[in-house]
Amino acid sequence: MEHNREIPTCEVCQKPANQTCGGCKLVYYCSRAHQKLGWREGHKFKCCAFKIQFSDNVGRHMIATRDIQQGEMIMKEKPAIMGPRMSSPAHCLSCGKKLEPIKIGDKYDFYKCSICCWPMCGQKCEKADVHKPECKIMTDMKYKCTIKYEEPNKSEAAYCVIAPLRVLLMKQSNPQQYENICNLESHIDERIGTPLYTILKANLTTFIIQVLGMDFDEETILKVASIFDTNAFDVRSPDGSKRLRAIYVTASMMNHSCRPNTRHIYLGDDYNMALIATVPIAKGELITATYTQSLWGTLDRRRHLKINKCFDCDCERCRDPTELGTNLGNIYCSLCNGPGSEHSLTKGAMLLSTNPLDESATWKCEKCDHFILSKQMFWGNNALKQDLNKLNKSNPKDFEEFIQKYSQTLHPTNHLVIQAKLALTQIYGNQKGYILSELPDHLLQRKIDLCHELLEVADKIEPGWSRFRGTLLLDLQAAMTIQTKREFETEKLTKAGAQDHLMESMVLLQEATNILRVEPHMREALEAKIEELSSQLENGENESECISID
Ligand SMILES: C[S@@+](CC[C@H](N)C(=O)[O-])C[C@H]1O[C@@H](n2cnc3c(N)ncnc32)[C@H](O)[C@@H]1O
Repeated sequence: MEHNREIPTCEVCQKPANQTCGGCKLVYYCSRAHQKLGWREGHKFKCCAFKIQFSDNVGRHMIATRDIQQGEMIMKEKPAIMGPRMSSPAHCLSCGKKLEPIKIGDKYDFYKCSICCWPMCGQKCEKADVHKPECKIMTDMKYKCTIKYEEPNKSEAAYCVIAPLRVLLMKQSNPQQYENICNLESHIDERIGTPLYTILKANLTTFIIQVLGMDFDEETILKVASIFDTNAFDVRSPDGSKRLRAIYVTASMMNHSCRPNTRHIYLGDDYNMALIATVPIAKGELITATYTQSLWGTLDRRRHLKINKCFDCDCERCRDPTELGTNLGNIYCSLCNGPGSEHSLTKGAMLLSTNPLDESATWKCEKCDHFILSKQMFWGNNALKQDLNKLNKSNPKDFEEFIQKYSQTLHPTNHLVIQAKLALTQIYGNQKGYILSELPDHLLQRKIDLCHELLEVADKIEPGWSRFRGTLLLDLQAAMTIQTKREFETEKLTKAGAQDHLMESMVLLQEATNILRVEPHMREALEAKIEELSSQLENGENESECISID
């Protein structure tokens, strides 16, 4: 019998070929010479930009197989599985939307799936494919969800069963994807004795084995939960109303850095992930994401990574007591900056960790012998964090007072001060009572100064085309444009001066557009802003009497 087997052909000369491109492994060549020719002739722009490698200390990781340009989309991937977070206020099991109660009879409750009683958005979501398999097995086993509305934002632990259940159901419905997920890192051995996994052992495994009668052992069930904890991305819709956890099998090969070289965005209702290079990435370099909050200090980031991702980060930023010159974790030495120190040479001296990779290391003054123990640093940090979290997010006075109150203790770029400053940039220009066109001049200037300060920090910890930089640039240019208009109208600026300022705003807006145009729903709004500012610039050039900047 004759077999029809396709023989691969060389990309360059179409003759039979048996060598593949080392990068993407998708394209064949007959010889090394043709591989080089094919690369020069254009494959370098199409070849998959990364490969997965393994090392003993960091496991699998993503490496660039060619130079990647700033802003380039490195890959796009569909989620392998999505589900609610472990414990969260009532969310729709299908679309992830946060649910509000509705009036049913004389009581308030959530809309529920008419079959299994889980809170959902409505009929469309209750019939969605994503919900059908779990709905069926729960109904077959006569299980009905008991969540009911009691108080706003009440966290429901029952959600912890859904994401693992969806993976376990895939063993039958999509065995290949089930295998792919099960091959991801879990850290189950490190997690198994923790309080969370002790609770999961009792709740999740009982639910799967006894309530649903599924044929899985405890270890597999907990391993699946653990794979979620190690690999899941926190997915949000652009307006923040929907929130889910999702596993992207290939993207989860990306290792962490506290100074990452990518950011990711979620596209459409299916939450396909696009991975974007924020800086140029050279062939051979690691492709990294951040698993934590860039604006946290090293103590908080490393602790978060240890507890949630089970590793000790020793990246360049974590190793540096000044966190790449940002001083995000640092506080002032109370002796060098105490009363009477105004003119002393040691004014401004800070306490730095004597070993940032050891959270129990002491913090010592860079100028004198004063030091504090790590636990004092933790206590202080936690107390101030609590203070900060209690502040009213729409009242700038609270944040200004916080910054003022701790100005003798915290460095102006200490992470707590920076978080307060970020909150202020979001209030000034956006919140009711503080919209940009109504901001008094001094607050407009304050907003501009805060944006500059934050941009300096952003450049060091999230360099390049990060979302953080993009949104700050957008805020800054809007404030600068209004300021120019006011200064021109009050004759503080000549027409030529105003034109120069508007040009500066335009440069910022264009960079913000380059960064943010890939974000869902941003492109059109950004292009409209550019058009508006361009016409203001043109008006300035063409009309002798005034510059219109409305
Ligand atoms: C999402 S997975 C990344 C892929 C993983 N390296 C693997 O082999 O499957 C997350 C895990 O990778 C490891 N990891 C990621 N970034 C790391 C880093 N910067 N240093 C050490 N380990 C890291 C940790 O074990 C972490 O829990």
